[in-house]
Amino acid sequence: MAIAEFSPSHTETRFLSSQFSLSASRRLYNRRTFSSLPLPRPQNAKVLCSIAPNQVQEPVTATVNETKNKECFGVFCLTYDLKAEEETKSWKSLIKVAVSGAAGMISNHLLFKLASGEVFGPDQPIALNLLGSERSFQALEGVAMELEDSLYPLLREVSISIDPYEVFQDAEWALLIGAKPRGPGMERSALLDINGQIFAEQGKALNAVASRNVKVIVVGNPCNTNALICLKNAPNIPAKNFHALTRLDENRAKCQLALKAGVFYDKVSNMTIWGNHSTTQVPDFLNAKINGMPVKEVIKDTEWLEKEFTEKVQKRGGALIQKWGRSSAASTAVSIVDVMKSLVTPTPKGDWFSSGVYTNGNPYGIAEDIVFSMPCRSDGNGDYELAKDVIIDDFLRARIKKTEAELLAEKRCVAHLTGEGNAFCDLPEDTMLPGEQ
Ligand SMILES: NC(=O)C1=CN([C@@H]2O[C@H](COP(=O)(O)OP(=O)(O)OC[C@H]3O[C@@H](n4cnc5c(N)ncnc54)[C@H](OP(=O)(O)O)[C@@H]3O)[C@@H](O)[C@H]2O)C=CC1
Ligand SMILES: O=C([O-])CC(=O)C(=O)O
Repeated sequence: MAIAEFSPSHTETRFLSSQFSLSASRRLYNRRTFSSLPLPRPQNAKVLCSIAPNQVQEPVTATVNETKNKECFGVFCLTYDLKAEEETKSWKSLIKVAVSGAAGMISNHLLFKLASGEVFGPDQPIALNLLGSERSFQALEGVAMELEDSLYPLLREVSISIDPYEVFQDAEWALLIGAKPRGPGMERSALLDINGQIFAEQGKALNAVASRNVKVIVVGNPCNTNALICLKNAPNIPAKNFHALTRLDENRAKCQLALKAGVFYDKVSNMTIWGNHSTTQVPDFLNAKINGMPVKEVIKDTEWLEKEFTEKVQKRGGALIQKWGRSSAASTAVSIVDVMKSLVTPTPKGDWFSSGVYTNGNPYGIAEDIVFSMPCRSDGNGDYELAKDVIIDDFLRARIKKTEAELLAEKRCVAHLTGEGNAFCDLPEDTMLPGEQ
């Protein structure tokens, strides 16, 4: 029976909402892909809502791929004949995106943006492979249920698992968000160690099973050093493919400059965040522009730029926590989307974006072999080059040195996780995440 003919009777209304979500999502899907195909009957479809077979007519067009049942979720276990899709060539082949900490606050915003096509566009189907833990598994099921109920036509597969080797299998993007938050009284060295172990394990898993060209965005804090640990444990994946998220800091800096200059924030460009995603990060007002002009020519208040602006950006995460009672989640998800988009679309001419990337032959004299936020440009193929047309004065150099020293100290703390011998932890006293104050 074709989907279009599905019309439950009044006595079946109780099942309408749940069953409707199943059929309606496929209806959207069908319109764009194989509207004229003969529709196969379902065979033991593993769906979230169980419906007695004698109470409704079989409405779905799918079969179940038995081998996928262990990993896939609910409606996403259904397999469709995509031949027509291939023939029309109107769809691209599926992109697999793996997300850790998928039951957390950031993911709760991010997954829905990804599924809606915000990053890869309206003709790009995606699969979401979600990583949780025993602690979060039920919540993860809830997240997957909400994804089902959202009827996203681009979302073709959702799987949930607590095994990174399963979740990262063939992943082309890995968004590593899950990390233990720093609790009261916890030493930063302890945080580096606990979270470092998570990222060492995930690096190994990526190395073993992910696409050889997987792009990895590390969000879980301390994200720069977690990214370093991750890439060191994934020697078969280019180190250049690993990013630590500093785009949120860039966005925060643009917002503050726009506010001070009284312009809309899209007028602010060339905004670099240098260094660590911590309170030593350096929002670079020397190279940033407003309406194409150097910031210092638009905002003539140097003291404000050096002190108030810089500190505001460095501590924005903490200010937000004080108001909201938890760390930035929605704006972090937005910034993850932003950095992904920046990697898959050409950077506007003359502009750049910030990302924490591996220092390996950088033109700025920054120590090698750490993950340091720098200005990047992409031609839209997922890769990037460092911007060369930047100037560095004494003020900026001194600030960059401070954040560099912090990252080198963090690196010494995790030597046992990067395969570089014994750890020695001598972190500067004031080392803090943006959310800590
Ligand atoms: N780089 C950036 O700009 C920003 C980074 N962050 C960082 O992103 C991370 C996630 O933030 P958010 O989603 O709000 O956090 P949540 O607390 O909502 O979720 C974090 C997830 O981490 C996982 N996790 C892994 N190990 C542990 C552990 N030992 N104890 C508790 N939870 C653990 C949990 O999932 P599970 O049980 O499934 O593993 C949990 O769902 C944090 O590290 C935060 O500091 C936040 C804002 C900005
Ligand atoms: O410290 C945190 O967890 C929050 C954070 O990174 C930020 O808001 O930039």
